[in-house]
Amino acid sequence: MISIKALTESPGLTSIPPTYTFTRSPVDEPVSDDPEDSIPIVDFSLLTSGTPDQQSKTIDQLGKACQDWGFFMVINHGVPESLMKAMADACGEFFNLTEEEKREYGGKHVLDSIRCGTSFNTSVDKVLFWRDFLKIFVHPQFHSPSKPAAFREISLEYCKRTRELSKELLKGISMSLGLGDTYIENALNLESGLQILIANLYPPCPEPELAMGMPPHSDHGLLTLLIQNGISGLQVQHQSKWVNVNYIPNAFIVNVGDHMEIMSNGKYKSVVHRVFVNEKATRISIVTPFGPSLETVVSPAPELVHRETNAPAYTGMKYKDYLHLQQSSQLDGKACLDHVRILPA
Ligand SMILES: O=C(O)CCC(=O)C(=O)O
Ligand SMILES: [Fe+2]
Repeated sequence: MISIKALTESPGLTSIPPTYTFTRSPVDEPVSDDPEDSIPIVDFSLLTSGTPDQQSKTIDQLGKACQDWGFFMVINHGVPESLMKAMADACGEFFNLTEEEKREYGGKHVLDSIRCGTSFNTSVDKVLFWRDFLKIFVHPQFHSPSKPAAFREISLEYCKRTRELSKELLKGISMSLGLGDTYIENALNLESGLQILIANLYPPCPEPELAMGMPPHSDHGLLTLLIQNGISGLQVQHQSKWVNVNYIPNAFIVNVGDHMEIMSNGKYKSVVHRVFVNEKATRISIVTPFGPSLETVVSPAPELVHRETNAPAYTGMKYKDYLHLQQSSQLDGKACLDHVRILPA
């Protein structure tokens, strides 16, 4: 399957091939034009080094952001800007390798530790997405492609720093649910939790209104951290509208995934998001989902379930089985959660 990068570099491409052409749904939600509609901002430094009062306010803010939006931006997070930039550059360089060099990582199995490809899963995608990707499992075992030369060192440091950040955020989120700060860490075995590093490449598209970078979907893990190269394109579903994510330079965009929804018994819901492409600039995003260990069977925290007032809304499933199901199916909103949802009697 030709990469979207190779396709866009073919001379004289002025329209998109039919295999990439989306028919917009007539019932698609409108895009919000209200400037007040923007995802909340959380100051990380107040969570870890604020006064007790600032810390507890930030925990409340985190809880509110998870409940109302499922998406928030994290500033003052302590991850060096130079490292974020180096990571984005290294991903750009990976995509600039020859098609032959990248083929070495064209893993067939959805749970291969390094896998590069185009669209999402070309064996099931009905229409192809205007996206190439590199997906690497970086925890509990660290993997890296051997090219470009600096990729291993940069990604090792980037993954370590984002892991520390997500661990602190998960402590705050755990407390916002009225659980102990290490509840999520212990219950979901985060010491051997899965961390993935995904680089997404969205080259310029001659007919952006007909193509889709990524279709509406939710993420499978607990929490996903995202940075981008300054080019916008991400939209989040909020109160029946699509909201453009106006990115603050050097902030992390964080979102709640399906396993947070399951663990919190639906209090913090995963949120549907999608990616648009544009005519002029190449967009790169680097996405790091954090999840339970692959062998953990995740079900709602018993502390959050009450037999009469808040019955369990999801059955337990091993994270590995969920991940396999999600990665081998078409991306379709929150359809994967239906496999574990318990419908009210
Ligand atoms: O490129 C983006 O902004 C989002 C990508 C995404 O949603 C994903 O990789 O799951
Ligand atoms: Fe996503």
